[in-house]
Amino acid sequence: HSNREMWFQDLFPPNMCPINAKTFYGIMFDAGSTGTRIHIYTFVQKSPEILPELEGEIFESVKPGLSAYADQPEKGAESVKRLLDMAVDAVPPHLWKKTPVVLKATAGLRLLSEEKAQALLSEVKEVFEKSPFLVPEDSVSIMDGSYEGILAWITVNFLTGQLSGQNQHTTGTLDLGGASTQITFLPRFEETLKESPRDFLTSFEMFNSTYKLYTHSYLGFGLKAARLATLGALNTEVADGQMFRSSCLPKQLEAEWHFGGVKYRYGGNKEGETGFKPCYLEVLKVVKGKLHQPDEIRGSSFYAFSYYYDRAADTNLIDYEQGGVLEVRDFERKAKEVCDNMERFSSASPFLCMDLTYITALLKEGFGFRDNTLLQLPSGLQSCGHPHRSME
Ligand SMILES: Nc1nc2c(ncn2[C@@H]2O[C@H](COP(=O)(O)OP(=O)(O)O)[C@@H](O)[C@H]2O)c(=O)[nH]1
Ligand SMILES: [Ca+2]
Repeated sequence: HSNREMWFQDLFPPNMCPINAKTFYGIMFDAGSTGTRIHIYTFVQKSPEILPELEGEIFESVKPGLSAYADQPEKGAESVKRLLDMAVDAVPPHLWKKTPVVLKATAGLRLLSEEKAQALLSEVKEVFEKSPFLVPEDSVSIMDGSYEGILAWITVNFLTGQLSGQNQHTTGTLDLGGASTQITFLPRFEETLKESPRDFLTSFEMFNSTYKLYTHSYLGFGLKAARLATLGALNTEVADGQMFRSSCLPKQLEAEWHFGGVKYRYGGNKEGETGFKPCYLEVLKVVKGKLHQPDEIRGSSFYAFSYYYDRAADTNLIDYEQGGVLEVRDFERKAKEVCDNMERFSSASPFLCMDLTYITALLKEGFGFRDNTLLQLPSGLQSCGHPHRSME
């Protein structure tokens, strides 16, 4: 063995090709309410005393999310298995047993009943057990909402280099998912810490600094869940054939929609009003007085991604690839344009007016942002699907 190393070393000076560099892998699933994503990370540790570096990532996603299989848990697990089979091809066999596989589910499963969520999670765990990978004890679980907000905040502030060095200036994050929405920021004023609900404040250690963050995940306030809430269909027993109507939808629309394993029939207001004004009143019922409004953020610039990004890109408020910066009022202006000219937007999703109006109400009446508050929509955080229109 050693003479092989010697031979190898003659070809490359030791520092150029560290023989003892260790390559290892990690498999992470993000089980979101609208889709399941796999990230297969490759790490290289050049020598035992330095931190491993991320060298590569394979990413793939499937729709719908696990919660769509609420009544067929084994089929839900099957969608995870199809993704996991990719990892079998990507990771060298001799490393399989040392490659941990983890799945964290978010609000899609939080909205399901305990037993349906558990049934899905245990089917997924079985798929993991049958795979050649290392399955840690708590490898399949529902992620706590606070953790979800903090992870996004760390990710964005780390990627934008705001966590290194002394400049402790950080930027708040807004994540609009399908079933929940998160708001996270580092309070600057003592007043905020005093007037915020206890469970909105979480402190943690990182890079030998202590961060006391304000974070909350509002369950049922994700974009898709908010559609149901606006229609009056969230958390209600849906009578068979029941029609849900809204002035946010095209007048002539009659359609049906499946979310969380339930079928909903919905349509426009044939007789009643249609357009931004009546629509805004409807979505206000969903957000008015329901969210905590920390005073210090009214004018602060935040990062916004997931559906904030998707809808801004879909309506050319920002460039799909480059991302961009916009003001809260830009969403309102676009919502008015779409809602008051629905026939012009017939090729888009029938929910476009409702989605943009909800985003406007969520930002202004929900969180209390001003019209001229700046939102940064960073590229790279856009919808993690392929560069397709995410207009479903
Ligand atoms: N860029 C990016 N977009 C994502 C990612 N995860 C989810 N999204 C987008 O966020 C939106 C819905 O979020 P999802 O995670 O399914 O809902 P949640 O379970 O309520 O967080 C969809 O437009 C997704 O494409 C991600 O890792 N990166
Ligand atoms: Ca998510």
